[in-house]
Parts: sequence; structure tokens; C-alpha cells
Amino acid sequence: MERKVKVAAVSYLNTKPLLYGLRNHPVMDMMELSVDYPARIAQQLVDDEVDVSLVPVATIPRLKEHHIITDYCIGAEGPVASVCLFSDVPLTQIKRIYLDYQSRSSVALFKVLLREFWKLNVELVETSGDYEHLIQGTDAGVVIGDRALIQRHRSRYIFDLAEAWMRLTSKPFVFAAWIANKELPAAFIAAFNDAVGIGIKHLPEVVAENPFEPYDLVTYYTKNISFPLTPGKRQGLQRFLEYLEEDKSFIARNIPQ
Ligand SMILES: C=C(O[C@@H]1C=C(C(=O)O)C=C[C@H]1O)C(=O)O
Repeated sequence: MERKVKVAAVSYLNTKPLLYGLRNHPVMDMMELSVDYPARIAQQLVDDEVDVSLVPVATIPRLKEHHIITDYCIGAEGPVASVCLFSDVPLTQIKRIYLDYQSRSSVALFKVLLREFWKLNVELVETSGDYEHLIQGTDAGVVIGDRALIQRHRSRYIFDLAEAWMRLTSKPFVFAAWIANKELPAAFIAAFNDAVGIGIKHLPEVVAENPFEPYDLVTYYTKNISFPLTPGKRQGLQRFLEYLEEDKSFIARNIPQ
């Protein structure tokens, strides 16, 4: 490839360890990096505005071609802490649920869990801007990322989606993975894989660089988010894609084209 590889990453704290090693790494000479929230970078990859994204895995069915190019992901093997249903009332008293406009994977996961695990009949409401203030009384909300870590201090009931997924399937969950929408040079892939792995071995430095009061980032990076894309996580991902496949109308209904 003559031109630089365009790479888009998630702008949340959960991605900082994956970006840490890119700085001062030779791979930076081969690429351009941009960051945004997950739903935006998903659209950029579908529209071919970028070549690689840390893309929500729920976007895979919308890509003509996809290649998972690294050994790292945003995953969880237990409670993830930052992808939750937040509520003032117990599950059975919830009437309406606001869905996070920044998310693709977690909203799709939530719909799977509503159907297969919680079996609730509630009104779902799409959002397009700030909505956390609407989470009160019998109105609940799915919130992801840094905003979820803040919302943990505001809501009485917290239902962790990764934990629920593990109860349903006994498999880990993958929220996002580094995915290319075309073949990329092997030299770039090798260098990029090396660079994104560096931060996982330097978590204390990553935490020191990102002061954050609402939640302990050491816990977040070591006990909640799980970065290695293991065979177990690939199985969990496969299982999730099968659930999405079962609900064929999922894409048409839930993802604006
Ligand atoms: C665990 C998280 O994973 C994220 C959830 C995503 C989604 O719901 O589409 C996409 C990317 C990840 O950053 C989180 O943001 O809290």
C-alpha cells in the first residue's frame, strides 16, 4: 500500500492501553490515527473512510469483507463495569429503557439478553444525544464507556451486560476488535499487532497518564476489561454473531443505514 493506513479507535478509557504503545513506534510512520465513539467509527469502516477500526463486533454483518488483524480486543470474562443497564427500580418494575446512541455491540447484546435471558417486555427508546438525566423512576438506560463508570454512582440498580452474557452462554464477550475492511500489508499488520500489545504490559503507566476519579482504573484494566483475543473469546464472538443471525431483521431495525 503506497498511502498510509487509516486507523480509527474508540475514544474511551478502555482503549488507552491499546493506544499507549503506538506512540514512538515505527508503525506510526505507516498509519494515520483518529478516535471517536464506537457507533461513529463503525460507520467510518462501513463507508470505507478508514481501513482499520477498533470496531464494535455487531458491525461485522454489515461489512462486505472483514479481517481481524490483531491478538487484542475490548472484551470481558466477567463483569465489565462499563456496559450496564442502570435503573432506580428492580428489573421487573422497569417500564422504559433508553439505549446508548454511542454503542453498537452493547445495544445489540442488550436486545439478545432481553429476549433470551431477562425475558422482559419493556419499551425501548433510541437516543441521539445526552440522555443519562432521563434515567430515573421506572425509566432505565443502557450506558457504555466512561459515562457508564460515572453513572455507577447515580443509579441504585446496576445490571452488568457482560456478566449476564456469561450466565447465559458460559462464554467471554468481545465488544470490539481491530478489524480491517480489506487486505492490508503483512508488514503493517505485524508492526501494528506489536504496538497495540505494548500497553497491556505497562498498565501502571497507562493508569498514571489518565487520572480518573469515578472508578479505579487498575481494577478496570485488570479485572473488568480483558484485552487478549483468546480462543475462548473467539468462541464467544462466534456465538454472539449467531444470535444476531437468528434475528435477521436486526440490522434493518437497529442500525441506521
Ligand atoms: C466495554 C466497552 O466496550 C465498548 C462497547 C462498544 C459498543 O457497545 O458498541 C464498542 C466498543 C467498546 O469500547 C465499553 O465501551 O464500555
